[in-house]
Amino acid sequence: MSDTENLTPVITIDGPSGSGKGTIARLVADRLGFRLLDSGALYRLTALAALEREADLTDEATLTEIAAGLDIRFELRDGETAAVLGGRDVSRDIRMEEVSMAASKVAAMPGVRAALLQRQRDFRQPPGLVADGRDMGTTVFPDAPVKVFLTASAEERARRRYEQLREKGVSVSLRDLLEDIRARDARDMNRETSPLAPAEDAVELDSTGVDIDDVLQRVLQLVHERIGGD
Ligand SMILES: Nc1ncnc2c1ncn2[C@@H]1O[C@H](COP(=O)(O)OP(=O)(O)O)[C@@H](O)[C@H]1O
Ligand SMILES: Nc1ccn([C@H]2C[C@H](O)[C@@H](COP(=O)(O)OP(=O)(O)O)O2)c(=O)n1
Repeated sequence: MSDTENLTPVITIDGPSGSGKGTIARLVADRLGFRLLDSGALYRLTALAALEREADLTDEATLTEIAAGLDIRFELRDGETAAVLGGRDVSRDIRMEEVSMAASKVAAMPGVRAALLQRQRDFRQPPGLVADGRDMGTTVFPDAPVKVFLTASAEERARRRYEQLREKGVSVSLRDLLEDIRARDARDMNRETSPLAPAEDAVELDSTGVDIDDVLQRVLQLVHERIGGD
């Protein structure tokens, strides 16, 4: 790790699906003028590339090769970060439920995780980074000065996902979503490599019944205490 990297602050936000990581990470990054790493998008892009190639989702060697060779860029388009795979904007495709399920399978493979590690660390550039995912505070940026572990009950997370998909015009059943969330939680928490778990020095925030602005204020307060500034 270079000296610049050591001096560049990272705020990690880990937690289960629907806990609000992506929303809070974006707001914190905007407020501080920091870069943003949506690490889940990398697993989703690997899953999408694998599905499009009709690869065997249990074949770790092939999936590792796909992860290592991904041609991806994140671009700012109309104020939103677009995920670009092989020149194609796949921002919508990677949010599909089929890709979500495949991503959590692909993410359980140590080879895939190793292939994506350096790509994630490369996002650490001045003035700072906000990184959201499952293992940002434990494996990818263990020296981050601010680590948040965001949770919410499975029922509330399924409801949030339901509303989010409904707004996008996608029709799904709340029951199916709750089942999917539970299946994904179990897979993310029980895998051997970098399971979803709070880092020892993470601050746990339960966002059940807490609105987005209140969660944001708590995280900003933590940033203020740990690294100064806003
Ligand atoms: N504290 C909160 N209260 C209510 N809704 C929230 C809260 N945090 C996030 N949401 C909403 O829940 C949905 C999922 O949030 P998101 O940031 O995508 O979660 P994650 O990245 O953890 O999967 C979004 O529609 C978001 O607006
Ligand atoms: N750092 C990360 C980020 C995501 N993952 C896995 C876990 C999830 O099943 C998928 C997709 O993650 P993503 O954060 O986009 O998913 P949610 O928005 O929380 O539903 O990737 C991971 O294993 N490690």
